[in-house]
Amino acid sequence: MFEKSTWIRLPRNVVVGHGVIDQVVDVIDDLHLQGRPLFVTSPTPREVAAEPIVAAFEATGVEPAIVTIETATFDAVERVIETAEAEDVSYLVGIGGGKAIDIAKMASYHLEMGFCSVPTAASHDGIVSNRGSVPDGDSRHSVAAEPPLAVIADTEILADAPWELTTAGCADIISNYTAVMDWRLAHRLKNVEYSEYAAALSEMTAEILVDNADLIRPGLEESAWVVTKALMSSGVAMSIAGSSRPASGAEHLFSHQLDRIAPEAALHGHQVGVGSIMTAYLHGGERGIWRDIRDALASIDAPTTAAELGIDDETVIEALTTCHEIRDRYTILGDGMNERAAREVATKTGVIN
Ligand SMILES: NC(=O)c1ccc[n+]([C@@H]2O[C@H](COP(=O)([O-])OP(=O)(O)OC[C@H]3O[C@@H](n4cnc5c(N)ncnc54)[C@H](O)[C@@H]3O)[C@@H](O)[C@H]2O)c1
Ligand SMILES: O=P(O)(O)OC[C@@H](O)CO
Ligand SMILES: [Zn+2]
Repeated sequence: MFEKSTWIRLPRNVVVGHGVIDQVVDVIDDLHLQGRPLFVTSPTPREVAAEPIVAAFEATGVEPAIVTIETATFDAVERVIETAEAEDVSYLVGIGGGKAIDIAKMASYHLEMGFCSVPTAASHDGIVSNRGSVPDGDSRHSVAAEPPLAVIADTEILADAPWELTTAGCADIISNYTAVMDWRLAHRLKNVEYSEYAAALSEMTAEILVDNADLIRPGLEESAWVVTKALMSSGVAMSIAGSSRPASGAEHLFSHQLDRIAPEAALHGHQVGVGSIMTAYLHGGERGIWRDIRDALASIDAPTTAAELGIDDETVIEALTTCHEIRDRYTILGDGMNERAAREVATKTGVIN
C-alpha cells in the first residue's frame, strides 16, 4: 500500500516590482488578514520600508505594532512572541534582511499566526522558505518556520540597498550547486530523503542566475528583479523539499561556523560562496566545477578568497576542520577534515595563500 504524503506550503501572493511597497495594504486585504499587524524589522529596514508601511496602515485606521531586532537569536524570537501577545496582534510581517525575516517567520510559526515577507535586501534565499536559521549554542539547526502567505518585494528598495547585499544573494544561489551535490551524496550514502524536483529547481535557479550574470550590475534595478526571482525560486525548492537541503550543504556549515568563530565578519551569502568553491573542489577535485563557481562569484563581484571576506587564513582552517559538528547533516565533509586536508583544499582553490 502506498502511504506517502506531503504538504507543500507556498505563498499565495507574490508581488515583485518597482514601487510595490505601496501595495502592502492591498495585498494584506486580498489575503483577508484582519486586525492588527506586528512588524518585525531591524534598524535600517525600519527607516527604509517599515515606517512608510506603518503610515499606509495608519491611513486606513489600523495601528501596527512594531519590534526592532538587532541580532538573530532565539531570545529575539522570544521577544517578538512576547510583543505579539502583549500587543494583541493577529499576524506578523517581516521587513528587512534575512535575520528580521527569519525571526518573524519563526515567531509566527510558534504563534500559529499568518506571516508576510517584505524583503529590503536581495541578500538571502529565506524570503519565501519555510525554514528558519539562528545560532543555538555550539549548533545551528534549520528549524520549521511559517512560510509567508505573501511576499512583497519592491525592486526600487532592493536596488537602492548596498550592492554587496545583492552580490551576497547571488552567492547564496550559486552555492546551490554544492548544496545539491551534498544532498545527492547523503541520499546515496545515508538514505536521506531526497526530492528530484526540489534538487532540479535549485540547480536550475543557480544556472539561470549564472546565465544572466551580465544583467547583474550595481545601480541596475533589473538586477534586483533577476536576483529576487532566483532567491524566491530557491526558497520554493526548500519548501518543496520540506528542508533546507536543496540550498544548504557543507558550504553552509562552513559559513555557520564562521558566524560562531568570527561573528559579523562577512555576509552570509559571501561566506557560503567561498565555502562552495572549496566544497566543489572536495566533490570533483581539479577537474570538478570549483573554477566555474569561483568565476561565477567573481563575475558578480562576490568574494572568492578569505582576504576578500575579511577573514584570516587560520580562521578558514578552523572553520573547515570543525564545521561538520555544527549539525547532524551528512555532507562531503563526512566525519570531518583534518588540518592538512583543509589547508590543501583552501590553498589549491586560492581561498588562502
Ligand atoms: N531561512 C532561510 O531559509 C534562510 C536562507 C538564507 C539565509 N538565511 C539567514 O539570513 C541571514 C542572512 O541574511 P542577510 O545577509 O540579509 O543578513 P541581515 O538580515 O543581517 O542583513 C544584512 C544587513 O543589511 C541591512 N539591510 C537590509 N536591507 C537594507 C537596505 N535596504 N538598506 C541598507 N541596509 C539594509 C540589515 O539591516 C543588516 O544590517 C542569516 O542569518 C542566514 O542564516 C535564512
Ligand atoms: O538551513 P541553513 O543551513 O540555515 O540554510 C538556509 C539557507 O541559508 C539556505 O540558503
Ligand atoms: Zn544561505
